[in-house]
Amino acid sequence: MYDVIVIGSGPGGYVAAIRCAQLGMKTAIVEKYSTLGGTCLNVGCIPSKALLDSSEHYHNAAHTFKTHGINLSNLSADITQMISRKDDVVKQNVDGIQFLMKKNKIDVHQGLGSFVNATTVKVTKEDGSSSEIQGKNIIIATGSKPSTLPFIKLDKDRVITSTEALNLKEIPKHLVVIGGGVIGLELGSVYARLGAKVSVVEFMDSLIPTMDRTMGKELQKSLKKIGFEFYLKHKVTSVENTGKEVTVKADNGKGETVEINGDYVLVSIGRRPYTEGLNAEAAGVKLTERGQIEVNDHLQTNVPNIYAIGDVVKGAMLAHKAEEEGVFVAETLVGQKPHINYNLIPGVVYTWPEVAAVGYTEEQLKEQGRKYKTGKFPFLASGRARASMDTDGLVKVLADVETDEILGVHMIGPRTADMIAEAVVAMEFRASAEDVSRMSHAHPTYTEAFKEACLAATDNRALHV
Ligand SMILES: Cc1cc2nc3c(=O)[nH]c(=O)nc-3n(C[C@H](O)[C@H](O)[C@H](O)COP(=O)(O)OP(=O)(O)OC[C@H]3O[C@@H](n4cnc5c(N)ncnc54)[C@H](O)[C@@H]3O)c2cc1C
Ligand SMILES: NC(=O)c1ccc[n+]([C@@H]2O[C@H](COP(=O)([O-])OP(=O)(O)OC[C@H]3O[C@@H](n4cnc5c(N)ncnc54)[C@H](O)[C@@H]3O)[C@@H](O)[C@H]2O)c1
Repeated sequence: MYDVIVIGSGPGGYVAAIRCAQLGMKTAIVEKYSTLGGTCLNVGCIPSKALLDSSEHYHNAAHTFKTHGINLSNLSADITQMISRKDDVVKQNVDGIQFLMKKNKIDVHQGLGSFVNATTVKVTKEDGSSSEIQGKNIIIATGSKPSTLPFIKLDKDRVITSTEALNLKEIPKHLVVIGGGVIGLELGSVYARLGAKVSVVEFMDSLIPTMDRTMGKELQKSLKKIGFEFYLKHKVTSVENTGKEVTVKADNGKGETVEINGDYVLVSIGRRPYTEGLNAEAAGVKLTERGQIEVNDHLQTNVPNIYAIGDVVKGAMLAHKAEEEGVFVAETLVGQKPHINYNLIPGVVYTWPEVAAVGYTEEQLKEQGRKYKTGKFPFLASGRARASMDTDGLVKVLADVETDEILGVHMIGPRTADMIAEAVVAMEFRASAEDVSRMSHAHPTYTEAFKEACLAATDNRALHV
């Protein structure tokens, strides 16, 4: 009998297993695929960032090296090599998880995990053979899969999801992207940088519409420069694979149908929780109307010894959110009192410029009727950004009018994915904009833009604009 069985080895599941083992619990993890690491390591965060890095190098070589005084001839992009390097990066990462399981003495059971009852999990291998394991506690971490629309047939050939977009054998001539969210813009960027025309059809009136609206507007301007075209407020009505081409039709909101022809269509309209084959009903575990595992504030399901974490429960579908939840459940199981501040989980879009945010958006503050002040600092005024020719974007700080407490930080610009961590720390310690603006930031760094935006929010005291 295990103390804990974790079902699913993504960032939620494997981190939960490690923390359980660290806390002295006898732990097993069940994963249906032959490699550990889930969506994030195999077909998500890691491979997408590997291709983003390769395509960024190519784009810089093609467009900015000359200005730096570096001349190249016969530059070409070898997509096969890029994909192969990406596969190597994935392998290093998934092997790393296997090592961590061994190091922490976690038993890995490869096969589909399905409930027999609230303490028994059946593990079925691909060849049909199965075994049963028992656990006092079970953590469901089965993640998510791409969503689609009822009239779209994902043929995985020309009508594809992120998984296929990470494994293309050629650079598309014209990639049509349905959904201007994180996946569409990140993977669209990969191929736009490699020379593809990329058309994004987005249902809302802004890109990355759940983020602060300033971010979507700025990102749209930057992505246009690298060959993106946008069809905002367009509702896709049909997608047809005609063999060598794909035709996407969309309603432009004015009663007209727009037709876009490309060679691939990436469907990136969100992801859905994944519980197929889990047989949750056998344990009596309730699902929500949206197919998520229903959990309380302790991430506990309606069955007291069964917990659920990550993409399969409510909240942002982010690897680091899943990880925090994995640690939270492990610590809860040994009687600790962990805490997650969901408002301070940062969100990042790895386009160039990168977008990164934490806390409330301006739209949310308006909706709450909260009185706030705004401080902005453009990267155009940053010496560091000028040196690297990365002057697109800005940092926007929202602070409480009376207390000066930082309520939201929204950044678009170079390396903001890394810069946002400072804002998270500041907000976890409930810093005021003035607190940050009185701290020394190394010069020249991109981080000075955050300090300057805080100065601007404090009393309109930015020094370099
Ligand atoms: C293209 C792409 C890029 C992304 N980039 C980022 C990023 O940069 N940053 C970020 O924070 N997030 C990113 N994400 C989101 C991130 O991948 C997810 O939020 C994260 O993987 C969720 O972790 P999880 O542990 O909940 O589930 P998952 O990672 O989905 O893992 C679930 C695991 O459970 C297994 N499983 C499911 N059912 C069973 C069963 N019955 N038995 C056994 N095993 C089972 C699955 O095979 C899978 O391995 C990206 C996603 C995609 C698709
Ligand atoms: N950098 C990261 O952290 C990262 C990267 C990739 C994925 N992810 C996670 O994976 C999840 C899925 O990503 P995603 O990009 O598929 O989802 P998303 O929710 O980020 O974006 C989906 C977009 O599609 C639009 N949309 C929805 N229905 C539509 C329709 N019928 N026609 C046109 N547009 C439509 C939405 O308005 C939205 O802008 C996200 O929750 C995200 O958090 C994170």
